[in-house]
Amino acid sequence: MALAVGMRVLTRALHRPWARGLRVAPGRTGPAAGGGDGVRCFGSPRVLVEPDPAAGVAVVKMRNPPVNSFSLEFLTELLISLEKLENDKTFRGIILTSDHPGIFSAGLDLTEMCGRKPEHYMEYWKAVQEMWLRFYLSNLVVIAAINGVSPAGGCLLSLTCDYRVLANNPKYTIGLNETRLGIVAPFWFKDMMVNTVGYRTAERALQLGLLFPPAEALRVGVVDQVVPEDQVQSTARSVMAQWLAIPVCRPGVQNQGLGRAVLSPEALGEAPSCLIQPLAAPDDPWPLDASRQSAFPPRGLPACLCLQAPLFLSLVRTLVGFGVHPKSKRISS
Ligand SMILES: CCCCCCCCCCCCC/C=C/C(=O)SCCNC(=O)CCNC(=O)[C@H](O)C(C)(C)COP(=O)(O)OP(=O)(O)OC[C@H]1O[C@@H](n2cnc3c(N)ncnc32)[C@H](O)[C@@H]1OP(=O)(O)O
Repeated sequence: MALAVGMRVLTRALHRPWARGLRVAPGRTGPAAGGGDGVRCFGSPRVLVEPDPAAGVAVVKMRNPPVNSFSLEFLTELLISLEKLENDKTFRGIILTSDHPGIFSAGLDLTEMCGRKPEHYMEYWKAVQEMWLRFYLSNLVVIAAINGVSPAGGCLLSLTCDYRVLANNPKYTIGLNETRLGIVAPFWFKDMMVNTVGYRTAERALQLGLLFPPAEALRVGVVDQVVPEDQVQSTARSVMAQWLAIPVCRPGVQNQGLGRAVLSPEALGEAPSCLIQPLAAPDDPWPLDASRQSAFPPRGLPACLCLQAPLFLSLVRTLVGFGVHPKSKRISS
């Protein structure tokens, strides 16, 4: 289904590039009421934040209808919400979920990736990378409460989280299905999957563009827990409590020898090499091209330019078909 929809969206976007923008997510525009205990929700048209200051937790709900695809506007709003919460000492953790049960996120907005000017691609790609890095490196504990289908970029976003709780609904599949759309996942998508499920499982999953239903997702380790649909939020909450009981916030980010342990948000501005090195284990069996190892660090470059350097590498790798694995480059539906 993802293949059919992906192709349909791409074809449409190519033929009706002007139509984009007419279908912008309506969302609710004012501050939402409620939020529990009289605390006001805040956010933006496409991102709803339900704070629970007493618990130090905020529930971040994606609401970019119809499918929570990562449009540029949505990514921007998501990042602003994240930054706001990070800068507020009240919060130590966020639960990331969808405001539209059934669809966690359809991933990258396919209409952003065709029929546009090159500058737009640059801007868009930079926003995608920033989303990935900011969530992955956040000083907040991030738990994904996955209440819907989560292909490609949707899966990537959940992989940036510390823990993934998936609703037990056979329709709620998750995985990096890019090859089924005829595209190749960038190496940093692949690295996230390798880090999560291991090399062989990731290799097969990416080559075949597998979307795992819940039981399978749990078995291979793409998610950490599968629970009945009506318990996703409560489970995420109890997992969060477990994490927040640890005095060191987001312990995985601290010095425990994990990939992201070597990174800090501050490092992004000064040591751009971090952008591409942290996910590559020393024994990374995936062949890295020389540029990935040696073209960095371009010290002194502003962070925005550094974010674009991996873009070029990714795109070149994608376009020539070496982004995932040589064998996978011709796999399609
Ligand atoms: C030089 C620079 C070049 C830059 C470009 C480089 C190219 C290389 C890029 C490499 C990128 C690699 C990384 C890619 C990551 C991605 O995330 S790609 C996106 C992958 N996503 C999918 O495969 C999901 C596709 N969608 C679906 O499977 C289904 O829509 C769904 C999510 C399961 C929901 O199904 P359902 O509820 O039945 O709704 P639908 O009717 O199918 O869809 C509703 C409307 O939403 C539109 N839509 C769906 N997905 C997307 C999407 N990803 N982007 C944009 N729009 C999407 C769909 O067309 C429907 O629209 P309408 O018909 O207008 O209502």
